[in-house]
Amino acid sequence: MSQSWPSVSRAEMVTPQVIVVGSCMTDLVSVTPRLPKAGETIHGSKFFIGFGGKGANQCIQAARLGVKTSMVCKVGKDSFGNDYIANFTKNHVSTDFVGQTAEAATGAASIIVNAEGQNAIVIVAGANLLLDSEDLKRASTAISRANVLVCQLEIRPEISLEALKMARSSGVKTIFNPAPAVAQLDPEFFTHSDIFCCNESEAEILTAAPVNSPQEAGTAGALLLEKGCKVVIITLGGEGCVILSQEDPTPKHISTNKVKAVDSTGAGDSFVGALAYYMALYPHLCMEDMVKRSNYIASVSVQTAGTQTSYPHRAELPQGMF
Ligand SMILES: Nc1ncnc2c1ncn2[C@@H]1O[C@H](COP(=O)(O)OP(=O)(O)OP(=O)(O)O)[C@@H](O)[C@H]1O
Repeated sequence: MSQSWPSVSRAEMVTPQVIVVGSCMTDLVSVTPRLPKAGETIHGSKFFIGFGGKGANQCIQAARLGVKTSMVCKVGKDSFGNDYIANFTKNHVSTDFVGQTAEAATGAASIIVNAEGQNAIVIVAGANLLLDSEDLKRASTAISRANVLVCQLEIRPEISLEALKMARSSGVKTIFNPAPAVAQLDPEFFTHSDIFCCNESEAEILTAAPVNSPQEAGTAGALLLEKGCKVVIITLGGEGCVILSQEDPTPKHISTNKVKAVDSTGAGDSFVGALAYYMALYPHLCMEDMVKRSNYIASVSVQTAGTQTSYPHRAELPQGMF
């Protein structure tokens, strides 16, 4: 297999505090008055290319808040892959474990956003699906020394699970974001995540219970606790989120500030990235406090168009957040 790795000396490698094993996607975004129906062609008002992929989004949000981060991922040996590596560098994310392959194209996501900020997305994972156990082995020392490891489901699920197990065996805190959701999730994901963080539709798919309100999120969250999760967070868009845990199984609705949403694409990733930041650098905070602050940061992200372009930097946030 043709692939290459950046050559870095030991001295150049800085131990990351947050390490994300996950996806990189080039976002091809069309802005339209409404989402098209099946078989329909409509005119959009704007097109732009952006950086996305749940893993990279989460990593970049964490980095912008000021924590040392590293991404374990694979991109294509193509212009989108080269641009993505430059994007990580620009955002101070370590690329020590970003591989490039000629066997597949950099992952791509075609995104349609309507006037209300709702979206519809098609993903072609490409190089993301070639991230393998060897890549994890290469990053194993960094993983074992990190404070927090974050995984999602835009790479092969068995690789995410292997990363969670590697982190857990070294006492590293794990956040698992089961997105995009699959109904038949390997049950080990529930037991190997310190924090299991999903949105409403993912919670519905995983529990087969409806999630249309904070109360229903609490009910679905209880089903996720039964499956072995330690702490469950279900995000609810403008309603904030619901948290519950084995220690405190009474669901708590943590509402967020009311804002005018312009584009909610990637809000969930902003939330997860912020949570990773707080877990890595503010472990003394209680989960409720971390979640309140993560809600706030994600609510800032929905007020600007784009995915990573909407993620706030530390300097743009109230100092009380830190
Ligand atoms: N309209 C909004 N107003 C305020 N905060 C919001 C809004 N939408 C999202 N958020 C914040 O972002 C978090 C995640 O949102 P949401 O539940 O929509 O994630 P998601 O569905 O995974 O998003 P995406 O798939 O677009 O990344 C919420 O918990 C909340 O903190």
